[in-house]
Amino acid sequence: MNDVVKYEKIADEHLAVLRIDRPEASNAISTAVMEGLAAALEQARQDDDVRAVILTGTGDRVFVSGGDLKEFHADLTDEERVYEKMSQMRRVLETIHLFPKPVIAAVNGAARGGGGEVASACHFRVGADTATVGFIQVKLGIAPGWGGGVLLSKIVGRQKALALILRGDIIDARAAMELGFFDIVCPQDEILHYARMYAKPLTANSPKAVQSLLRLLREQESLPVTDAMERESRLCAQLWGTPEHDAAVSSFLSRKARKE
Ligand SMILES: CCCC(=O)SCCNC(=O)CCNC(=O)[C@H](O)C(C)(C)COP(=O)(O)OP(=O)(O)OC[C@H]1O[C@@H](n2cnc3c(N)ncnc32)[C@H](O)[C@@H]1OP(=O)(O)O
Repeated sequence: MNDVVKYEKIADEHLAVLRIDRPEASNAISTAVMEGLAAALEQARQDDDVRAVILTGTGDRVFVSGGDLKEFHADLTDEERVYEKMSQMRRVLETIHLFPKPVIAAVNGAARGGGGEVASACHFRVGADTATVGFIQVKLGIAPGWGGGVLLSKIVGRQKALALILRGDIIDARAAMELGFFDIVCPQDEILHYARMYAKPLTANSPKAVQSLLRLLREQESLPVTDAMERESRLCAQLWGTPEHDAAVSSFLSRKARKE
């Protein structure tokens, strides 16, 4: 972490809230933000008490405005340097996509360009009713550079991703919800509250079950269907002996006795 990425732990909710904090630059992703996000994610990964992460931006107008056009245009002059810089943020998105604990984007306002890519890397998206989303890279004559176009396609399907990425339209929260990009939409001034409520069942369930299911659901995308089904049986068998499963079954079986 650093000055531009804030880390707050909400201990009694088993949550870490990561906030991109550059309101003067519409929360644009600079090199410092990339470094801050990488460090904050590592801290959340290592803290066994943290069971889910919320990623948001400071303010009520912008989630993330994309790559920092001022920094990048001053610094990046040839293809290899651009590729290296894109790859630095692509690795952050890979970390989020592969993160062992659920990551929820609280999209508090506009997501533009790489901002849409950041949201696409998260496992869930809670959108403010005032939020807008635009994969506008094409309007600037470039492509999504952080791997987020690939991830968008997994969320909304190839055809809808194709339209968003090639047309570069800016859509409102309602359209983002209809596309399946937002999981829920809520009043802007309550976005963090709703993201925390969304996280509640994720953090209340057995961390071992949640984390292994997250991994299984991700890995099964690249497996033949019968192999993926077999992995599900194996995972269930592995979780069968856990104290959480014992406790849940004992509670169910003793419910009548408790009522009497
Ligand atoms: C490299 C990977 C691919 C990419 O992400 S390319 C970047 C694509 N993104 C964009 O083109 C977004 C451009 N920004 C916007 O559309 C709007 O600023 C946005 C996010 C809707 C917010 O609108 P408003 O709330 O009206 O704010 P505003 O336009 O007056 O901006 C406030 C200050 O933020 C700055 N800003 C906005 N987006 C930025 C960016 N991407 N990089 C660097 N600085 C950025 C903007 O220049 C302004 O600062 P200043 O007042 O000029 O000092």
